[in-house]
Amino acid sequence: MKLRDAISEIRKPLVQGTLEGEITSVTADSRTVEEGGAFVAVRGGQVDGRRFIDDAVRRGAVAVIADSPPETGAPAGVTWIQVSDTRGALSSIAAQLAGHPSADMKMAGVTGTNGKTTIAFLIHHLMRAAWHRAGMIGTIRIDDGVEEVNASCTTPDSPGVQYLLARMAGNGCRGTAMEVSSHGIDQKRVADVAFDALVFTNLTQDHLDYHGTMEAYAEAKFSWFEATAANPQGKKPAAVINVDDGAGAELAERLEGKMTVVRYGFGLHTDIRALDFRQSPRGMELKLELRGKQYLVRAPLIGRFNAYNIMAVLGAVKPLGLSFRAAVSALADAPQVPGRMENCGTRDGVTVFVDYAHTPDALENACRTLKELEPKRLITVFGCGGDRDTAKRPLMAKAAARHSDACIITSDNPRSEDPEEIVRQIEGGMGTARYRTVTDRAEAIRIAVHAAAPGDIVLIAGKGHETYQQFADRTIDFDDRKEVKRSLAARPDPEERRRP
Ligand SMILES: CC(=O)N[C@H]1[C@@H](OP(=O)(O)OP(=O)(O)OC[C@H]2O[C@@H](n3ccc(=O)[nH]c3=O)[C@H](O)[C@@H]2O)O[C@H](CO)[C@@H](O)[C@@H]1O[C@H](C)C(=O)N[C@@H](C)C(=O)N[C@H](CCC(=O)O)C(=O)O
Ligand SMILES: Nc1ncnc2c1ncn2[C@@H]1O[C@H](COP(=O)(O)OP(=O)(O)OP(=O)(O)O)[C@@H](O)[C@H]1O
Ligand SMILES: N[C@H](CCC[C@H](N)C(=O)O)C(=O)O
Ligand SMILES: [Mg+2]
Repeated sequence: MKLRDAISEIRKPLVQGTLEGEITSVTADSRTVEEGGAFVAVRGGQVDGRRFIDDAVRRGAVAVIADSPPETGAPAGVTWIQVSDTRGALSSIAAQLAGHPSADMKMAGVTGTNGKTTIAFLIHHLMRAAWHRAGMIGTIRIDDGVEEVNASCTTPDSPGVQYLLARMAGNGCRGTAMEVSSHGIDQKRVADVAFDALVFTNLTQDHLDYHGTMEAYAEAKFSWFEATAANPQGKKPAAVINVDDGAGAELAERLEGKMTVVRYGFGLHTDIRALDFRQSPRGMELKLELRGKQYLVRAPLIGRFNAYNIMAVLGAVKPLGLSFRAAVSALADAPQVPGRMENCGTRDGVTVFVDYAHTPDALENACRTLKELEPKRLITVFGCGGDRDTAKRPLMAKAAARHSDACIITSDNPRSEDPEEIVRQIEGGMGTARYRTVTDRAEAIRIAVHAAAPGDIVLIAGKGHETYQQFADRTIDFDDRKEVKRSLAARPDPEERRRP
């Protein structure tokens, strides 16, 4: 594509050099520059991307986009484009190169502290049931309509998103369900994706390491909706919002009159309202009211929070052009979302669940949900990730302590931090609760599963679907679900345990 066309949607670029040349790709990572590509120098949180301009040019970049002029003139043969917003320019060029693939697909985006993966999986399931082919981008995996691959982040960078959407459109996907993280919004990874349904699940504590305050975290989430209301990119999008959540209620109010708002929750003043919720170990029954009509939804998911997730999914159905009745019936055979309240087996009257709860609110919800199944005791094994929000550590402890009969504090992904120190910070929130610390996660799981008695439930929280554990110096293969199965299988025979 001509460079002139690639930058045509960028406001007031200052150009040194020709715009008549062609570019074939765009990236903000010098290590992935291709011959004939454009390099956008982003000032990141760690390093200033302008440091890599020479490297990018050596690798064949023919255009450089930066927020400052070249220090000593543009490199020979390279067009230098100065813009005020580099991440915005990256997104815009990527979308132009990809041919704005989201324009011709039904796009669902999901943001919020918890529930994004679950909702994206469920919407993807409904889209596939209706259209056969649909895409998904999220924490666990990416589905381009033909092939599924493991994901390495929740929301890829803008060239990644646009490239994936183009591949999905090329594969015949009529729609895509994607998770939109607060980092993704803040870094404009989805700035040029035209959404039809924008879901807001909830806002509770997480990521304060990145956003600083809850207010800034909320504003990051809100800005995606406000930007869409101001520029709907040729669509008539709807915001689907949990108004039982304080931030959700505020967002719905702010958007009033600016875009279509679908409110959901258990309270009054909702468009989709839950009237009754029942659950068994196998799933839930949810009675809903929508435009004066009542519906009974059955789904193989447990937890009141999943009732919220189901309302979010059903709120997105109309803006996505799906049938409400077909959606209700497809939810009955919704897939198990990997590592989300995943029942990993029962032996000897002991049932073990693996759940990705890694925030105070999620851990509280997970524990409460399992308590509602009325076990003799709930034994919770959890830790907290390193290099992430440290303020949530004692709060996760409080949540686990309040709702469990016994806890084992262990490691999550310590990353560059000392696992023992993370455990100590968690202990700070345990109060007078019964707990022990076992830093080795496999050992912690084994001890919990073996200490449990018939009728007990064990919850292994925090890592869900993850198949690795990250330490400062290495990443090892690690899967909570496999560890649970191994520990269950090795559970001492009840007869043997009874012998003196
Ligand atoms: C905190 C965060 O979001 N960081 C992201 C951000 O990094 P940054 O702004 O600090 O970038 P930087 O490392 O300072 O580098 C600046 C620029 O120099 C470039 N560079 C760097 C080195 C080099 O040799 N050449 C080069 O060109 C980089 O590509 C970048 O464009 O921009 C980078 C490039 O796009 C991302 O890779 C990086 O994600 C890191 C890996 C990360 O861990 N992100 C996590 C926190 C994240 O985004 N998580 C959310 C999910 C959260 C949730 O759902 O709970 C997600 O959506 O995945
Ligand atoms: N609507 C909800 N409200 C509160 N907690 C929830 C909700 N949905 C799921 N959870 C809890 O949060 C955990 C993570 O859920 P899920 O993976 O769907 O969220 P996510 O927003 O994608 O998380 P992440 O940002 O880490 O990718 C679940 O394992 C469950 O414990
Ligand atoms: N998307 C989340 C995942 C956390 C998962 C947990 N296992 C951890 O490592 O903290 C994050 O990057 O903060
Ligand atoms: Mg997710």
